Amino acid sequence: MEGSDVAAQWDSGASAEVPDGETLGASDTVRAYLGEAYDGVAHYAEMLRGQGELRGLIGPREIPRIWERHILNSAAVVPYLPTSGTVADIGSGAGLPGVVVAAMRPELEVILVEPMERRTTWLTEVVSELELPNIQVKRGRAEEFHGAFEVDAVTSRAVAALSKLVRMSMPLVRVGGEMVILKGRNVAQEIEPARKVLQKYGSGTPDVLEGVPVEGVEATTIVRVRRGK
Ligand SMILES: C[S@@+](CC[C@H](N)C(=O)[O-])C[C@H]1O[C@@H](n2cnc3c(N)ncnc32)[C@H](O)[C@@H]1O
Repeated sequence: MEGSDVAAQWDSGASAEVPDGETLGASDTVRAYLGEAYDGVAHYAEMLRGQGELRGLIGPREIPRIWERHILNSAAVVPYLPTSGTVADIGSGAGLPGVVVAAMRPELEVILVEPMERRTTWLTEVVSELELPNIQVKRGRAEEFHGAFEVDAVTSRAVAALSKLVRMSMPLVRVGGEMVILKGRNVAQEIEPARKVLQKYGSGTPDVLEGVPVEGVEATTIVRVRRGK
């Protein structure tokens, strides 16, 4: 996740009521929201805070807002995922949202797909440090895995415009499964250009939903679309 790439998809600046990253991450609200996943997710946030910039995973501006912009933003996708089966996170980068999903839903198998070696090295370290047996890291572009595996749902965040994402991700989704992606507020503009490729997979108009992980934290736009054929 390059800070500038991610920032381009979200409006800049945290909402006024949101406490700074550390206060938010340690708050009772966030602890209650994450429940048993809290310790693992907090450990991951600390790893990102400590090494994320140095290892080119996160921009310096992101450090104070890791919880709000990245961890909780990623967590917002979880209620829209299946409760069992396999999910692939395409272009996982630093592990967002895939690592957060795997920590919050230990019953899901999560495949992190990422082409860059230094990022897959980081992801492998995170998996071992957090002891998350439900994650597999696969190095490569999503397109390289077409025909190699199929999952119940794919997630992705800050990877590509919708039409390109559908082309790269839908072949990895089983018929009847879903793409559930985190997007910026302007996603409505991406729907029309994606219509033709969506038709190819028997998919209708995507649902655009608002995910609010924790009260007071900015809502996240989530786009959900089913593969029909
Ligand atoms: C801006 S980063 C976002 C990373 C992470 N999802 C996040 O939200 O922080 C985009 C990531 O997508 C990866 N990527 C680019 N093209 C890809 C492809 N065809 N298949 C899988 N991943 C890809 C990049 O290597 C990069 O790590």
